[in-house]
Amino acid sequence: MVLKVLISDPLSEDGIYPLRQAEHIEVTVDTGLTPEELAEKIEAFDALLVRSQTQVTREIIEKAKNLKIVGRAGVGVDNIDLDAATEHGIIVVNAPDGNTNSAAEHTMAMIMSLARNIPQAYHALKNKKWDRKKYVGVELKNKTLGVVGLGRIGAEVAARAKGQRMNVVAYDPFLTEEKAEKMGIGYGTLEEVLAQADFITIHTPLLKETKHLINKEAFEKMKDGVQIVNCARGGIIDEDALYDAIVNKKVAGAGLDVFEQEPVTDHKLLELPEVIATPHLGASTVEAQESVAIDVSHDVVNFLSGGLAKNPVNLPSVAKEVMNKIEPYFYLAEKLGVFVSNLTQGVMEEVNIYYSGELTDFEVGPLTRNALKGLLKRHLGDHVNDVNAAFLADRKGIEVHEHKSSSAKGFTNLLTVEVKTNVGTRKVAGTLLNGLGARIVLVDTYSVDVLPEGHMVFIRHKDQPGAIGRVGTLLAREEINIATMQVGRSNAGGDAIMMLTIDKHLERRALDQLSQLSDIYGVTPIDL
Ligand SMILES: NC(=O)C1=CN([C@@H]2O[C@H](COP(=O)(O)OP(=O)(O)OC[C@H]3O[C@@H](n4cnc5c(N)ncnc54)[C@H](O)[C@@H]3O)[C@@H](O)[C@H]2O)C=CC1
Ligand SMILES: O=C(O)C(=O)COP(=O)(O)O
Repeated sequence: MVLKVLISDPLSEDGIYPLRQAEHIEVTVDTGLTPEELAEKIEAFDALLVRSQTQVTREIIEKAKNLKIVGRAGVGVDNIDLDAATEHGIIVVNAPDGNTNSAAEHTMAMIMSLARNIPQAYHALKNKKWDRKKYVGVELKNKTLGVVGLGRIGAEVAARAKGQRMNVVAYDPFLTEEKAEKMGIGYGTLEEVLAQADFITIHTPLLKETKHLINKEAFEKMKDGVQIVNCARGGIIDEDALYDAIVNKKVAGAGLDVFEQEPVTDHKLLELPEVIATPHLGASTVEAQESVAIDVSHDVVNFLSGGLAKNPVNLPSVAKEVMNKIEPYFYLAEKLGVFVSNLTQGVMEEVNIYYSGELTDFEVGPLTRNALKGLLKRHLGDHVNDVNAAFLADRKGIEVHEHKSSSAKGFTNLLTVEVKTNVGTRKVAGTLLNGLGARIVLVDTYSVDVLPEGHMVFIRHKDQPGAIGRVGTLLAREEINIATMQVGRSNAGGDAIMMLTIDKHLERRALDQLSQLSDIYGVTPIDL
Protein backbone atom coordinates (compact mmCIF):
# COMPACT_ATOMS: atom_id res chain seq x y z
CA MET A 1 0.00 0.00 0.00
CA VAL A 2 1.29 3.45 -0.92
CA LEU A 3 1.14 6.01 1.88
CA LYS A 4 0.63 9.65 0.94
CA VAL A 5 2.60 12.51 2.47
CA LEU A 6 1.64 16.16 1.99
CA ILE A 7 4.28 18.85 2.50
CA SER A 8 2.43 22.14 2.92
CA ASP A 9 5.27 24.54 3.86
CA PRO A 10 8.59 25.02 2.04
CA LEU A 11 11.02 22.31 3.19
CA SER A 12 14.58 21.68 2.08
CA GLU A 13 14.51 19.36 -0.94
CA ASP A 14 17.76 17.73 0.24
CA GLY A 15 16.21 17.25 3.66
CA ILE A 16 13.17 15.36 2.43
CA TYR A 17 15.36 12.83 0.63
CA PRO A 18 14.44 10.03 3.12
CA LEU A 19 10.78 10.49 2.16
CA ARG A 20 11.45 10.65 -1.57
CA GLN A 21 13.49 7.48 -1.32
CA ALA A 22 10.98 5.38 0.63
CA GLU A 23 9.32 2.93 -1.74
CA HIS A 24 5.89 2.87 -0.14
CA ILE A 25 5.65 6.66 0.22
CA GLU A 26 4.32 9.16 -2.31
CA VAL A 27 5.24 12.80 -1.63
CA THR A 28 3.12 15.77 -2.69
CA VAL A 29 4.55 19.27 -2.18
CA ASP A 30 1.83 21.90 -2.18
CA THR A 31 2.80 25.05 -0.31
CA GLY A 32 0.72 28.15 0.24
CA LEU A 33 -2.65 26.40 0.47
CA THR A 34 -5.44 28.39 2.08
CA PRO A 35 -7.01 26.79 5.19
CA GLU A 36 -10.04 25.91 3.05
CA GLU A 37 -7.89 24.27 0.37
CA LEU A 38 -5.97 22.29 2.97
CA ALA A 39 -9.21 21.17 4.64
CA GLU A 40 -10.44 19.94 1.28
CA LYS A 41 -7.25 18.09 0.40
CA ILE A 42 -6.17 16.58 3.69
CA GLU A 43 -8.44 13.53 3.71
CA ALA A 44 -6.31 11.77 1.10
CA PHE A 45 -3.10 11.97 3.15
CA ASP A 46 -1.49 9.73 5.74
CA ALA A 47 1.09 12.29 6.83
CA LEU A 48 1.40 16.07 6.83
CA LEU A 49 4.71 17.94 7.05
CA VAL A 50 4.72 21.60 8.04
CA ARG A 51 6.85 24.46 9.33
CA SER A 52 5.31 27.38 11.24
CA GLN A 53 3.06 28.71 8.52
CA THR A 54 0.46 25.98 8.05
CA GLN A 55 -2.12 26.13 10.82
CA VAL A 56 -3.03 22.56 11.72
CA THR A 57 -6.29 23.39 13.45
CA ARG A 58 -8.95 21.13 14.95
CA GLU A 59 -11.03 21.69 11.79
CA ILE A 60 -8.19 20.37 9.63
CA ILE A 61 -7.63 17.40 11.95
CA GLU A 62 -11.31 16.50 11.94
CA LYS A 63 -11.26 16.42 8.14
CA ALA A 64 -8.06 14.34 8.10
CA LYS A 65 -9.65 10.91 8.19
CA ASN A 66 -6.48 9.06 7.14
CA LEU A 67 -3.90 11.20 8.87
CA LYS A 68 -1.54 9.27 11.14
CA ILE A 69 1.31 11.70 11.72
CA VAL A 70 2.05 15.41 11.57
CA GLY A 71 5.72 16.27 11.23
CA ARG A 72 6.90 19.75 12.26
CA ALA A 73 10.22 20.56 10.59
CA GLY A 74 11.30 22.79 13.46
CA VAL A 75 10.70 23.27 17.18
CA GLY A 76 7.55 25.27 17.97
CA VAL A 77 4.29 23.34 17.63
CA ASP A 78 1.99 26.21 18.59
CA ASN A 79 0.55 26.12 15.05
CA ILE A 80 -0.69 22.56 15.64
CA ASP A 81 -3.74 21.73 17.78
CA LEU A 82 -2.06 19.06 19.89
CA ASP A 83 -5.17 18.19 21.88
CA ALA A 84 -7.14 17.59 18.71
CA ALA A 85 -4.31 15.49 17.25
CA THR A 86 -4.05 13.39 20.42
CA GLU A 87 -7.80 12.86 20.56
CA HIS A 88 -7.76 11.65 16.99
CA GLY A 89 -4.81 9.35 17.59
CA ILE A 90 -2.49 11.39 15.38
CA ILE A 91 1.11 11.52 16.51
CA VAL A 92 2.89 14.87 16.22
CA VAL A 93 6.67 14.84 15.85
CA ASN A 94 9.07 17.76 15.64
CA ALA A 95 12.75 18.33 14.97
CA PRO A 96 13.93 19.95 18.17
CA ASP A 97 17.68 19.97 17.62
CA GLY A 98 18.16 20.89 13.99
CA ASN A 99 17.72 24.65 14.19
CA THR A 100 19.07 25.45 17.67
CA ASN A 101 22.34 26.80 16.33
CA SER A 102 20.73 28.94 13.65
CA ALA A 103 18.18 30.43 16.06
CA ALA A 104 20.95 31.22 18.57
CA GLU A 105 23.10 32.86 15.88
CA HIS A 106 20.14 34.90 14.67
CA THR A 107 19.51 36.06 18.22
CA MET A 108 23.14 37.16 18.57
CA ALA A 109 22.85 38.98 15.25
CA MET A 110 19.81 40.82 16.63
CA ILE A 111 21.57 41.73 19.88
CA MET A 112 24.62 43.04 18.02
CA SER A 113 22.53 44.89 15.46
CA LEU A 114 20.57 46.57 18.24
CA ALA A 115 23.72 47.51 20.15
CA ARG A 116 25.32 49.13 17.10
CA ASN A 117 22.22 50.33 15.18
CA ILE A 118 23.41 48.44 12.12
CA PRO A 119 20.02 48.09 10.36
CA GLN A 120 19.14 51.77 10.92
CA ALA A 121 22.58 53.02 9.84
CA TYR A 122 22.54 50.76 6.80
CA HIS A 123 19.10 52.01 5.84
CA ALA A 124 20.24 55.64 6.19
CA LEU A 125 23.35 55.07 4.15
CA LYS A 126 21.38 53.35 1.39
CA ASN A 127 19.27 56.50 1.42
CA LYS A 128 22.46 58.53 0.90
CA LYS A 129 22.80 59.78 4.50
CA TRP A 130 26.28 59.60 6.06
CA ASP A 131 25.34 60.02 9.71
CA ARG A 132 27.94 58.92 12.26
CA LYS A 133 26.61 60.80 15.27
CA LYS A 134 23.09 59.49 15.21
CA TYR A 135 24.15 55.87 15.26
CA VAL A 136 26.56 55.79 18.17
CA GLY A 137 26.01 52.45 19.86
CA VAL A 138 26.96 50.67 23.07
CA GLU A 139 29.40 47.85 23.76
CA LEU A 140 28.18 44.43 24.82
CA LYS A 141 31.24 43.86 26.98
CA ASN A 142 30.35 43.98 30.70
CA LYS A 143 26.67 44.49 29.93
CA THR A 144 24.17 42.06 31.44
CA LEU A 145 22.14 39.80 29.21
CA GLY A 146 18.95 38.44 30.77
CA VAL A 147 17.88 35.14 29.20
CA VAL A 148 14.27 34.17 29.78
CA GLY A 149 13.94 30.45 28.98
CA LEU A 150 17.22 28.57 29.20
CA GLY A 151 16.46 25.58 26.98
CA ARG A 152 18.40 24.52 23.90
CA ILE A 153 18.44 27.94 22.21
CA GLY A 154 18.62 30.02 25.39
CA ALA A 155 21.67 28.03 26.55
CA GLU A 156 23.43 28.48 23.19
CA VAL A 157 22.75 32.21 23.30
CA ALA A 158 24.10 32.37 26.86
CA ALA A 159 27.31 30.63 25.78
CA ARG A 160 27.78 33.02 22.86
CA ALA A 161 27.06 36.08 24.99
CA LYS A 162 29.78 34.99 27.41
CA GLY A 163 32.08 34.95 24.39
CA GLN A 164 31.19 38.62 23.97
CA ARG A 165 32.29 39.15 27.60
CA MET A 166 28.71 39.80 28.69
CA ASN A 167 27.42 38.86 32.13
CA VAL A 168 24.58 36.44 31.69
CA VAL A 169 21.72 35.94 34.09
CA ALA A 170 18.89 33.55 33.31
CA TYR A 171 15.46 32.53 34.46
CA ASP A 172 13.94 29.17 33.65
CA PRO A 173 11.64 27.12 35.89
CA PHE A 174 14.06 24.18 35.50
CA LEU A 175 17.23 26.14 36.15
CA THR A 176 18.93 25.44 39.46
CA GLU A 177 21.66 27.50 41.06
CA GLU A 178 24.04 24.57 40.67
CA LYS A 179 23.31 24.22 36.95
CA ALA A 180 23.72 27.96 36.40
CA GLU A 181 27.02 27.90 38.25
CA LYS A 182 28.27 25.06 36.05
CA MET A 183 27.39 27.12 32.98
CA GLY A 184 29.16 30.14 34.43
CA ILE A 185 26.03 32.28 34.49
CA GLY A 186 23.87 33.87 37.13
CA TYR A 187 20.35 32.82 37.92
CA GLY A 188 17.34 34.52 39.39
CA THR A 189 13.59 34.85 39.37
CA LEU A 190 11.95 36.39 36.34
CA GLU A 191 11.65 39.69 38.22
CA GLU A 192 15.33 39.64 39.20
CA VAL A 193 16.45 38.88 35.67
CA LEU A 194 14.26 41.63 34.21
CA ALA A 195 15.55 44.11 36.77
CA GLN A 196 19.26 43.39 36.20
CA ALA A 197 19.46 43.12 32.43
CA ASP A 198 20.71 45.68 29.90
CA PHE A 199 19.61 43.33 27.13
CA ILE A 200 16.82 40.76 27.46
CA THR A 201 16.29 37.82 25.15
CA ILE A 202 13.27 35.54 25.21
CA HIS A 203 13.55 31.79 24.48
CA THR A 204 10.46 30.13 25.93
CA PRO A 205 7.85 28.31 23.88
CA LEU A 206 4.51 30.05 23.38
CA LEU A 207 2.23 28.38 25.90
CA LYS A 208 -0.82 29.46 27.88
CA GLU A 209 1.59 30.33 30.72
CA THR A 210 3.97 32.35 28.54
CA LYS A 211 1.37 34.28 26.56
CA HIS A 212 2.13 37.95 27.32
CA LEU A 213 4.74 36.90 29.89
CA ILE A 214 6.42 40.18 29.01
CA ASN A 215 3.60 42.63 29.62
CA LYS A 216 3.15 46.17 30.98
CA GLU A 217 4.07 45.11 34.54
CA ALA A 218 7.15 43.26 33.30
CA PHE A 219 8.37 46.33 31.38
CA GLU A 220 7.96 48.41 34.54
CA LYS A 221 10.42 46.13 36.34
CA MET A 222 13.12 46.59 33.69
CA LYS A 223 16.01 49.07 33.67
CA ASP A 224 15.44 52.31 31.79
CA GLY A 225 16.95 52.03 28.31
CA VAL A 226 16.79 48.23 28.21
CA GLN A 227 16.91 46.53 24.79
CA ILE A 228 14.84 43.43 24.14
CA VAL A 229 15.00 40.62 21.59
CA ASN A 230 12.34 38.10 20.70
CA CYS A 231 13.42 35.30 18.38
CA ALA A 232 11.06 32.80 20.07
CA ARG A 233 7.38 33.46 19.38
CA GLY A 234 5.13 36.43 18.84
CA GLY A 235 2.65 36.64 21.70
CA ILE A 236 5.19 36.04 24.47
CA ILE A 237 5.75 39.80 24.46
CA ASP A 238 2.56 41.85 24.63
CA GLU A 239 3.02 43.98 21.49
CA ASP A 240 0.89 46.89 22.72
CA ALA A 241 2.85 47.03 25.97
CA LEU A 242 6.13 46.94 24.04
CA TYR A 243 4.96 49.76 21.78
CA ASP A 244 4.09 51.92 24.80
CA ALA A 245 7.36 51.08 26.53
CA ILE A 246 9.34 52.19 23.47
CA VAL A 247 7.33 55.36 22.95
CA ASN A 248 7.74 56.19 26.68
CA LYS A 249 11.53 55.68 26.35
CA LYS A 250 11.57 52.82 28.87
CA VAL A 251 12.82 50.48 26.16
CA ALA A 252 15.59 51.79 23.93
CA GLY A 253 15.36 49.14 21.26
CA ALA A 254 13.69 45.90 20.26
CA GLY A 255 14.78 43.18 17.85
CA LEU A 256 11.85 41.12 16.68
CA ASP A 257 11.93 38.01 14.51
CA VAL A 258 8.42 36.93 15.41
CA PHE A 259 4.99 38.52 15.69
CA GLU A 260 1.61 37.67 17.17
CA GLN A 261 0.13 37.54 13.69
CA GLU A 262 2.28 36.24 10.85
CA PRO A 263 2.88 37.09 8.12
CA VAL A 264 2.71 40.81 8.90
CA THR A 265 3.94 43.90 7.09
CA ASP A 266 1.67 46.63 8.47
CA HIS A 267 2.32 46.88 12.17
CA LYS A 268 2.72 49.89 14.46
CA LEU A 269 5.92 48.41 15.93
CA LEU A 270 7.47 48.33 12.45
CA GLU A 271 6.94 52.09 12.22
CA LEU A 272 9.23 52.77 15.19
CA PRO A 273 12.91 53.52 14.42
CA GLU A 274 13.89 51.71 17.65
CA VAL A 275 12.51 48.46 16.31
CA ILE A 276 14.58 46.24 14.06
CA ALA A 277 12.90 43.19 12.61
CA THR A 278 13.20 40.11 10.42
CA PRO A 279 10.36 38.03 8.97
CA HIS A 280 10.71 34.91 11.19
CA LEU A 281 14.15 34.01 9.89
CA GLY A 282 15.61 32.40 13.02
CA ALA A 283 15.67 28.92 11.53
CA SER A 284 16.13 30.00 7.95
CA THR A 285 19.61 28.79 7.13
CA VAL A 286 20.59 26.16 4.63
CA GLU A 287 22.02 24.01 7.41
CA ALA A 288 19.06 24.24 9.79
CA GLN A 289 16.51 23.65 7.06
CA GLU A 290 18.29 20.58 5.78
CA SER A 291 18.76 19.25 9.28
CA VAL A 292 15.16 19.68 10.49
CA ALA A 293 13.75 18.28 7.26
CA ILE A 294 15.99 15.20 7.50
CA ASP A 295 15.07 14.61 11.15
CA VAL A 296 11.36 14.92 10.62
CA SER A 297 11.41 12.91 7.38
CA HIS A 298 13.19 10.03 9.14
CA ASP A 299 10.60 10.05 11.90
CA VAL A 300 7.73 10.06 9.40
CA VAL A 301 9.26 7.22 7.34
CA ASN A 302 9.95 5.16 10.48
CA PHE A 303 6.52 5.73 11.91
CA LEU A 304 4.69 4.97 8.67
CA SER A 305 6.74 1.77 8.39
CA GLY A 306 5.50 0.58 11.79
CA GLY A 307 8.53 1.81 13.73
CA LEU A 308 8.85 4.34 16.48
CA ALA A 309 9.23 8.09 16.20
CA LYS A 310 12.31 9.63 17.80
CA ASN A 311 10.79 12.99 18.61
CA PRO A 312 7.13 12.58 19.49
CA VAL A 313 5.52 15.71 20.94
CA ASN A 314 2.21 14.29 22.15
CA LEU A 315 3.67 11.04 23.52
CA PRO A 316 6.45 10.77 26.07
CA SER A 317 9.57 9.66 24.25
CA VAL A 318 11.47 6.69 25.63
CA ALA A 319 15.23 6.28 25.44
CA LYS A 320 16.32 3.86 22.70
CA GLU A 321 18.01 1.38 25.07
CA VAL A 322 14.87 1.24 27.22
CA MET A 323 12.68 0.89 24.14
CA ASN A 324 14.72 -2.06 22.87
CA LYS A 325 14.05 -3.88 26.12
CA ILE A 326 10.36 -3.13 26.51
CA GLU A 327 9.29 -3.43 22.89
CA PRO A 328 8.82 -7.26 23.07
CA TYR A 329 6.26 -6.68 25.84
CA PHE A 330 4.09 -4.39 23.68
CA TYR A 331 2.41 -7.37 22.03
CA LEU A 332 1.76 -9.09 25.35
CA ALA A 333 0.34 -5.92 26.94
CA GLU A 334 -2.08 -5.30 24.06
CA LYS A 335 -3.22 -8.94 23.96
CA LEU A 336 -3.84 -8.98 27.71
CA GLY A 337 -5.90 -5.82 27.29
CA VAL A 338 -7.99 -7.40 24.51
CA PHE A 339 -8.40 -10.61 26.51
CA VAL A 340 -9.60 -9.01 29.72
CA SER A 341 -11.89 -6.59 27.88
CA ASN A 342 -13.70 -9.63 26.50
CA LEU A 343 -14.12 -11.08 29.97
CA THR A 344 -15.49 -7.91 31.54
CA GLN A 345 -19.12 -6.98 31.79
CA GLY A 346 -20.57 -3.70 32.95
CA VAL A 347 -19.05 -0.24 32.87
CA MET A 348 -15.28 -0.04 33.23
CA GLU A 349 -14.35 2.10 36.22
CA GLU A 350 -10.77 1.30 37.08
CA VAL A 351 -7.80 -0.38 35.46
CA ASN A 352 -4.86 -1.59 37.49
CA ILE A 353 -1.75 -2.70 35.71
CA TYR A 354 0.78 -4.59 37.81
CA TYR A 355 4.38 -4.82 36.65
CA SER A 356 6.42 -7.49 38.40
CA GLY A 357 9.88 -9.03 38.22
CA GLU A 358 12.28 -7.49 35.71
CA LEU A 359 9.49 -5.24 34.41
CA THR A 360 9.88 -3.10 37.51
CA ASP A 361 13.15 -1.78 36.09
CA PHE A 362 11.43 -0.26 33.06
CA GLU A 363 9.67 3.00 32.32
CA VAL A 364 6.32 1.26 31.81
CA GLY A 365 4.22 4.09 30.33
CA PRO A 366 4.38 2.69 26.77
CA LEU A 367 3.25 -0.73 28.05
CA THR A 368 0.33 0.80 29.90
CA ARG A 369 -0.71 2.59 26.71
CA ASN A 370 -0.58 -0.69 24.78
CA ALA A 371 -2.66 -2.49 27.44
CA LEU A 372 -5.21 0.34 27.34
CA LYS A 373 -5.26 0.21 23.55
CA GLY A 374 -6.18 -3.50 23.70
CA LEU A 375 -8.70 -2.86 26.41
CA LEU A 376 -10.55 -0.01 24.72
CA LYS A 377 -10.49 -1.35 21.16
CA ARG A 378 -13.40 -3.70 21.80
CA HIS A 379 -15.85 -0.85 22.28
CA LEU A 380 -14.11 2.08 20.66
CA GLY A 381 -12.78 0.40 17.54
CA ASP A 382 -9.49 0.40 15.74
CA HIS A 383 -8.90 4.14 15.92
CA VAL A 384 -7.63 3.61 19.48
CA ASN A 385 -3.84 3.74 19.38
CA ASP A 386 -0.81 4.48 21.56
CA VAL A 387 -1.32 8.19 21.11
CA ASN A 388 -4.92 8.48 22.25
CA ALA A 389 -5.43 5.39 24.50
CA ALA A 390 -4.67 7.20 27.79
CA PHE A 391 -6.67 10.24 26.69
CA LEU A 392 -9.68 8.10 25.73
CA ALA A 393 -9.55 6.14 29.01
CA ASP A 394 -9.54 9.43 30.89
CA ARG A 395 -12.40 10.81 28.81
CA LYS A 396 -14.43 7.68 29.58
CA GLY A 397 -13.85 8.32 33.28
CA ILE A 398 -11.66 5.22 33.74
CA GLU A 399 -9.03 5.52 36.44
CA VAL A 400 -5.75 3.97 35.41
CA HIS A 401 -3.12 2.95 37.97
CA GLU A 402 0.29 1.43 37.44
CA HIS A 403 1.80 -0.70 40.20
CA LYS A 404 5.24 -2.24 40.49
CA SER A 405 6.04 -5.23 42.66
CA SER A 406 9.17 -7.31 42.87
CA SER A 407 7.32 -10.61 43.35
CA ALA A 408 6.52 -12.23 40.00
CA LYS A 409 5.18 -15.56 41.32
CA GLY A 410 8.09 -17.59 39.97
CA PHE A 411 8.24 -15.83 36.57
CA THR A 412 11.10 -13.56 35.64
CA ASN A 413 8.50 -11.03 34.50
CA LEU A 414 4.76 -10.80 34.99
CA LEU A 415 2.30 -8.30 33.58
CA THR A 416 -1.20 -8.29 35.08
CA VAL A 417 -4.14 -6.29 33.78
CA GLU A 418 -7.03 -5.99 36.19
CA VAL A 419 -10.29 -4.30 35.29
CA LYS A 420 -12.90 -3.18 37.78
CA THR A 421 -16.40 -2.53 36.48
CA ASN A 422 -19.63 -1.69 38.25
CA VAL A 423 -20.39 -5.43 38.35
CA GLY A 424 -17.09 -7.01 39.25
CA THR A 425 -13.34 -7.39 38.81
CA ARG A 426 -11.55 -9.51 36.21
CA LYS A 427 -7.89 -9.97 35.63
CA VAL A 428 -5.47 -11.68 33.36
CA ALA A 429 -1.71 -12.03 33.62
CA GLY A 430 0.96 -12.86 31.09
CA THR A 431 4.66 -13.31 30.82
CA LEU A 432 7.36 -13.32 28.21
CA LEU A 433 9.15 -16.67 28.30
CA ASN A 434 12.78 -16.50 27.33
CA GLY A 435 13.02 -17.63 23.70
CA LEU A 436 9.40 -18.85 23.62
CA GLY A 437 7.51 -15.58 23.48
CA ALA A 438 4.33 -14.41 25.19
CA ARG A 439 2.05 -16.58 27.31
CA ILE A 440 -1.14 -15.95 29.26
CA VAL A 441 -0.51 -17.57 32.63
CA LEU A 442 -3.42 -16.50 34.78
CA VAL A 443 -7.10 -15.81 34.22
CA ASP A 444 -8.82 -14.50 37.35
CA THR A 445 -7.53 -16.98 39.93
CA TYR A 446 -6.84 -19.86 37.51
CA SER A 447 -3.36 -20.70 36.31
CA VAL A 448 -3.15 -21.47 32.57
CA ASP A 449 -0.45 -21.58 29.91
CA VAL A 450 -1.80 -20.28 26.61
CA LEU A 451 -0.33 -18.50 23.59
CA PRO A 452 -2.12 -15.16 23.30
CA GLU A 453 -3.19 -15.57 19.68
CA GLY A 454 -5.97 -16.86 17.46
CA HIS A 455 -9.51 -17.79 18.43
CA MET A 456 -10.27 -18.80 21.99
CA VAL A 457 -13.20 -19.78 24.12
CA PHE A 458 -13.19 -19.21 27.84
CA ILE A 459 -15.75 -21.36 29.64
CA ARG A 460 -16.69 -21.25 33.31
CA HIS A 461 -18.43 -24.38 34.54
CA LYS A 462 -19.03 -26.70 37.47
CA ASP A 463 -16.27 -29.23 38.04
CA GLN A 464 -18.18 -32.41 37.19
CA PRO A 465 -17.44 -35.57 35.19
CA GLY A 466 -18.63 -35.21 31.60
CA ALA A 467 -18.45 -31.39 31.36
CA ILE A 468 -15.38 -31.44 29.15
CA GLY A 469 -16.78 -34.24 26.99
CA ARG A 470 -20.05 -32.38 26.37
CA VAL A 471 -18.16 -29.30 25.18
CA GLY A 472 -15.93 -31.43 22.90
CA THR A 473 -18.90 -33.26 21.40
CA LEU A 474 -20.82 -30.07 20.71
CA LEU A 475 -17.88 -28.36 19.04
CA ALA A 476 -17.23 -31.49 16.94
CA ARG A 477 -20.87 -31.42 15.78
CA GLU A 478 -20.41 -27.78 14.76
CA GLU A 479 -17.22 -28.78 12.92
CA ILE A 480 -15.06 -26.60 15.14
CA ASN A 481 -11.64 -28.12 15.64
CA ILE A 482 -10.06 -27.72 19.09
CA ALA A 483 -6.36 -26.91 18.85
CA THR A 484 -5.56 -26.79 22.56
CA MET A 485 -7.47 -27.14 25.79
CA GLN A 486 -6.57 -26.23 29.34
CA VAL A 487 -8.64 -26.84 32.40
CA GLY A 488 -8.40 -25.55 35.94
CA ARG A 489 -10.54 -25.66 39.04
CA SER A 490 -10.75 -23.98 42.39
CA ASN A 491 -11.49 -27.24 44.23
CA ALA A 492 -12.91 -30.65 43.34
CA GLY A 493 -16.60 -30.31 42.49
CA GLY A 494 -16.37 -26.51 42.69
CA ASP A 495 -15.97 -23.79 40.05
CA ALA A 496 -13.79 -24.65 37.10
CA ILE A 497 -12.66 -23.17 33.79
CA MET A 498 -11.84 -24.46 30.32
CA MET A 499 -9.72 -22.47 27.99
CA LEU A 500 -9.87 -23.69 24.41
CA THR A 501 -8.10 -22.47 21.33
CA ILE A 502 -10.11 -23.30 18.24
CA ASP A 503 -9.42 -23.06 14.55
CA LYS A 504 -12.12 -20.50 13.73
CA HIS A 505 -14.22 -17.82 15.34
CA LEU A 506 -16.99 -19.19 17.55
CA GLU A 507 -20.22 -18.30 15.76
CA ARG A 508 -23.32 -17.21 17.63
CA ARG A 509 -25.15 -20.54 17.10
CA ALA A 510 -22.39 -22.60 18.66
CA LEU A 511 -21.99 -20.02 21.43
CA ASP A 512 -25.70 -20.24 22.32
CA GLN A 513 -25.62 -24.03 22.33
CA LEU A 514 -22.50 -24.13 24.50
CA SER A 515 -24.07 -21.70 26.95
CA GLN A 516 -27.11 -23.96 27.28
CA LEU A 517 -25.15 -27.11 28.19
CA SER A 518 -25.75 -28.21 31.76
CA ASP A 519 -23.34 -26.99 34.44
CA ILE A 520 -21.94 -24.25 32.16
CA TYR A 521 -21.96 -20.82 33.84
CA GLY A 522 -20.55 -18.70 31.07
CA VAL A 523 -18.97 -18.89 27.63
CA THR A 524 -16.80 -16.07 26.30
CA PRO A 525 -15.35 -16.18 22.80
CA ILE A 526 -12.13 -14.21 22.54
CA ASP A 527 -10.41 -13.39 19.25
CA LEU A 528 -6.88 -12.18 19.78
N1 LIG B 1 12.54 32.28 15.35
C1 LIG B 1 12.66 31.05 14.94
O1 LIG B 1 12.76 30.79 13.76
C2 LIG B 1 12.72 29.96 15.94
C3 LIG B 1 11.98 30.04 17.09
N2 LIG B 1 12.00 29.02 17.97
C4 LIG B 1 11.22 29.18 19.21
O2 LIG B 1 12.09 29.09 20.31
C5 LIG B 1 11.48 28.37 21.35
C6 LIG B 1 12.53 27.72 22.22
O3 LIG B 1 13.18 26.69 21.50
P1 LIG B 1 14.16 25.67 22.25
O4 LIG B 1 15.17 26.40 23.02
O5 LIG B 1 14.61 24.71 21.22
O6 LIG B 1 13.13 24.96 23.23
P2 LIG B 1 13.42 24.28 24.62
O7 LIG B 1 12.22 23.49 24.94
O8 LIG B 1 14.74 23.60 24.58
O9 LIG B 1 13.52 25.51 25.65
C7 LIG B 1 12.44 26.23 26.12
C8 LIG B 1 12.73 26.58 27.56
O10 LIG B 1 11.76 27.51 28.03
C9 LIG B 1 11.54 27.24 29.39
N3 LIG B 1 10.30 27.84 29.85
C10 LIG B 1 9.04 27.38 29.73
N4 LIG B 1 8.18 28.22 30.33
C11 LIG B 1 8.92 29.23 30.84
C12 LIG B 1 8.61 30.40 31.57
N5 LIG B 1 7.35 30.71 31.90
N6 LIG B 1 9.62 31.23 31.93
C13 LIG B 1 10.90 30.94 31.62
N7 LIG B 1 11.25 29.83 30.93
C14 LIG B 1 10.27 29.01 30.54
C15 LIG B 1 11.55 25.73 29.45
O11 LIG B 1 11.76 25.27 30.76
C16 LIG B 1 12.68 25.40 28.51
O12 LIG B 1 13.89 25.22 29.18
C17 LIG B 1 10.58 27.37 20.60
O13 LIG B 1 9.48 26.99 21.36
C18 LIG B 1 10.16 28.11 19.37
O14 LIG B 1 8.92 28.71 19.59
C19 LIG B 1 12.73 27.89 17.76
C20 LIG B 1 13.48 27.76 16.62
C21 LIG B 1 13.53 28.79 15.62
O1 LIG C 1 11.37 25.89 14.77
C1 LIG C 1 10.68 26.85 15.13
O2 LIG C 1 10.01 26.89 16.16
C2 LIG C 1 10.62 28.03 14.27
O3 LIG C 1 10.07 29.02 14.68
C3 LIG C 1 11.10 27.95 12.90
O4 LIG C 1 9.99 28.24 12.11
P1 LIG C 1 10.02 27.97 10.52
O5 LIG C 1 10.20 26.50 10.35
O6 LIG C 1 11.18 28.73 10.00
O7 LIG C 1 8.70 28.44 10.03
